[in-house]
Amino acid sequence: MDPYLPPVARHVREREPLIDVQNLTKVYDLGRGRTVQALDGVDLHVPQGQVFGILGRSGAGKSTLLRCVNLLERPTSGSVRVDGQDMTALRGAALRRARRGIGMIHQHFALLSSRTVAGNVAFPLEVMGTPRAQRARRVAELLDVVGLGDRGGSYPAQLSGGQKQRVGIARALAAGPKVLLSDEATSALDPETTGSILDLLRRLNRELGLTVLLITHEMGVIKRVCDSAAVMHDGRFLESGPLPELLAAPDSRLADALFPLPTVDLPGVVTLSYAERATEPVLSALTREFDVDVNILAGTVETVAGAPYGRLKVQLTGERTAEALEYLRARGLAVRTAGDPLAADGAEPTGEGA
Ligand SMILES: Nc1ncnc2c1ncn2[C@@H]1O[C@H](COP(=O)(O)OP(=O)(O)OP(=O)(O)O)[C@@H](O)[C@H]1O
Repeated sequence: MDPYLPPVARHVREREPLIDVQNLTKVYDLGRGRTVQALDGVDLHVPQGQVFGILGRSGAGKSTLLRCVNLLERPTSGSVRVDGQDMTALRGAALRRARRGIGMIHQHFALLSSRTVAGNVAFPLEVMGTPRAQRARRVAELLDVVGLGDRGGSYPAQLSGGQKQRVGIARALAAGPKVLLSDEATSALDPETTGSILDLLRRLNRELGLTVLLITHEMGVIKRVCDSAAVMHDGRFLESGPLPELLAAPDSRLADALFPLPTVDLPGVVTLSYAERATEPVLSALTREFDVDVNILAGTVETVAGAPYGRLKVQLTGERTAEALEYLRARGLAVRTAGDPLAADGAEPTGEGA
């Protein structure tokens, strides 16, 4: 950043999201007059240093969106800015240069089987014309970062899936990007390996200030690493924002997807969501102060984005139930009663759990 910018301009620049996508559409032409609208007015704002997850079922448009961010796919309309640069305005060499600031990892790793691990990581540096000695130093450094310091001479076929993805990550980081795009990077891995790759991404995010935009159909990925998330369906975001805010909304589809509770067909059933708050004293207060009986039907408590989050389905009975619900709302709990609108069109926006 230019240190001589006046303070106001500097402030404005710092506030601009690192990835700023506005009103993006993508229509694929299938020929014979047939088209598919893969993106339908997507707004995506990812602040620097965040891990942002996009959750959606197959066909929701996740890959198309990711590929529009680095212009592997050219959007039909709308704007894509990455690190202040209008990506859609770039072509040829200028676009290739801008892409160096955006690393990408893939579900099936996309490694070159004829090259060693070190050769794979060195590949983007060769393309950039990095001198040999500098290249060797950088490759060694990157392999250390991903925990493969001793595997530089191995070939991809000799590695486990998790190790291959670590090579993919090292290669994606070779040019020193500010942004890492992750295209279902853990979908082909078992749960334990998935966890270790997600932890690595989190560490890179924290230690290098790397901004990560990932797409997934796995709930566990969102819970484990994301600061913010969006739920995508039919080329649109149904909801997006910081995870704690999304989960705190009484009608959050993300909360329904991440913490599903069984349907219970009883009178007086209420769904309560809370963050960083123990429910026990709150629920016992309902009985004490409002003479309301509380019957816990189902519930879950987990850590999300490093903070405790819980959801309960309870049955409340008593004359003063309405007052009791107000009491809960006043204490910051999200309260959804059976009469509240749920997912408006009944769409199940997300895929299978992790
Ligand atoms: N190159 C293409 N040509 C034509 N249609 C495409 C193309 N790529 C994607 N589509 C269509 O666009 C829609 C969105 O696809 P996309 O791959 O972006 O979804 P996705 O959420 O990433 O799904 P998946 O997880 O299965 O990859 C789908 O209907 C798909 O068939």
